[in-house]
Amino acid sequence: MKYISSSIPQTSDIVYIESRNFTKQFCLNQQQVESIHSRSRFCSISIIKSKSHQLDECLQERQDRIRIFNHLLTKRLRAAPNFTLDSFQLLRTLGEGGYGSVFLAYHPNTNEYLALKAVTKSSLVETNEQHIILSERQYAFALQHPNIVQFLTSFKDNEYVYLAFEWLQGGDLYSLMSCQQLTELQAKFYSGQIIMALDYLHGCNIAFRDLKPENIVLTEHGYIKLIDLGLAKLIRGFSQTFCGTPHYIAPEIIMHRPYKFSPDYWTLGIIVHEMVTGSAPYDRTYHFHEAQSIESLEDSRSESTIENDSSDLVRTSSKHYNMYLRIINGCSFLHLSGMTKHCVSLIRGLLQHNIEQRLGCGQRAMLDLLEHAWFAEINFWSLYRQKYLAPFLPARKHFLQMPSCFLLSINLLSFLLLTSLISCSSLFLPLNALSYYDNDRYLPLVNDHQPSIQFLTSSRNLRSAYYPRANRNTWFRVSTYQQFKPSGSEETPNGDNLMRWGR
Ligand SMILES: Nc1ncnc2c1ncn2[C@@H]1O[C@H](COP(=O)(O)OP(=O)(O)OP(=O)(O)O)[C@@H](O)[C@H]1O
Repeated sequence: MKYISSSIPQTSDIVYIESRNFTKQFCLNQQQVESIHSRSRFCSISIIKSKSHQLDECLQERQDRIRIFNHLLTKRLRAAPNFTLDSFQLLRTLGEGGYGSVFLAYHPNTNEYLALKAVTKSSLVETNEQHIILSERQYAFALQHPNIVQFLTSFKDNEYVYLAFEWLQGGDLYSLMSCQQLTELQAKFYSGQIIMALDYLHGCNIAFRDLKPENIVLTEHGYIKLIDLGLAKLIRGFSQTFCGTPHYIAPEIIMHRPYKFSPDYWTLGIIVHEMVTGSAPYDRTYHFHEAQSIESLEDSRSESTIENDSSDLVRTSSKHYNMYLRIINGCSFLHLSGMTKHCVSLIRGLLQHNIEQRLGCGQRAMLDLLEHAWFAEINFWSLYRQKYLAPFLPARKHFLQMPSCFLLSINLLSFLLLTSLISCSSLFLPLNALSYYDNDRYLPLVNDHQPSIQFLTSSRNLRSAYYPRANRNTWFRVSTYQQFKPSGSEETPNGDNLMRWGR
């Protein structure tokens, strides 16, 4: 497969800019404390209807989404007839997976970028796994949730089946965690979204079964979405399929016990541990030391997903059995020092071998998680509606490293623009405009083809334009408040500060 070269940077060019104001949003007041109990109804269908208007809305929305899923699931999904690979320019590889490659593609007719997953038909036929792509396509089409990647279309040719998804620009959680140890509050922000996505999936009777940091990708606004529904399964009764990614597989799968949604919670426990401590609750490199080449140690990303039906189970489990046992036993001797007691309790609760005792798997299902004291500060409805400022904003390193002649020309341009903006703005400058300034949203991700002037939505009512100064170290920001009325300008901290958060 050919793809054209582009100036679009690789995922490794993404830097994460920490928001200074993230923590301030979560100061717990009395009203919030009181609402902790009631708001968790968001995730329970059986619970008595809330009197609160907001909670009614939450419940309603959840039910509507599940209803839409059930409706779309029964619809026969046809391949888009107008699309071929020639309709797109393939710009670069976004990632490689066990079942194919994912490309960043540009669609000139609509001027849109998307993530194009190309799966080789022959590899699926060889392994008798055609159902994987079919179910991924059908589920991706039917699932619609702010924390799950949006499916756009699918088509095929003689060699490949293509699935087109929205392009998530912020890199995956693995990349973020590799360059940044998260605070508990930041981890709650991400875990809360994972929980809401799981709640929705489980409400649709779908077990995700392949949760891992590589399948959790940041949006340009710093929120997250789950990708890769390749192993997702509609559970009617129980499943006994051996599947998942080594290091994240739950004990019940390894022990070949029937399961429903419980493996997703086990994996959540491992991910929360990784977020707050920076490492897995066991030695991730163990099996590489013992069984495989040393080079493997250089990249500790998860191995690709595996799926085996029962006939392969014995072979697979005997090959990996010892490793899995070590992992699971490792989870029994957690080193949880340095965490708050609530965080320890959440991780212990999720990493329970016994499914009945595992958080999220009891009678109260997801409620046990949402009401957990660790999430006391989080208003799940605000998180769902993406009202919080995200803890990290993905940005592009290359923009800070533009040649100075380019920056100089931008600077001249920006000077002219600024002069005109500011001169006409003084008459109607809103008094509260400055309060919107301190939102930390420097360097958002922008149109990759034209990185000249950065003009982006920054918050609900505000748009900000960022102009690099010729000395490369400072930025000038012009903000427009509502309907693009110019509202003022200010100088951001210098470039060193911005770079500090990079890798
Ligand atoms: N919508 C997207 N936006 C941005 N990057 C994406 C997107 N979808 C996938 N990727 C990148 O491509 C990689 C592989 O994608 P995906 O996990 O869907 O493939 P897979 O073949 O199912 O992989 P695996 O074998 O690990 O399950 C991801 O880890 C991610 O980095």
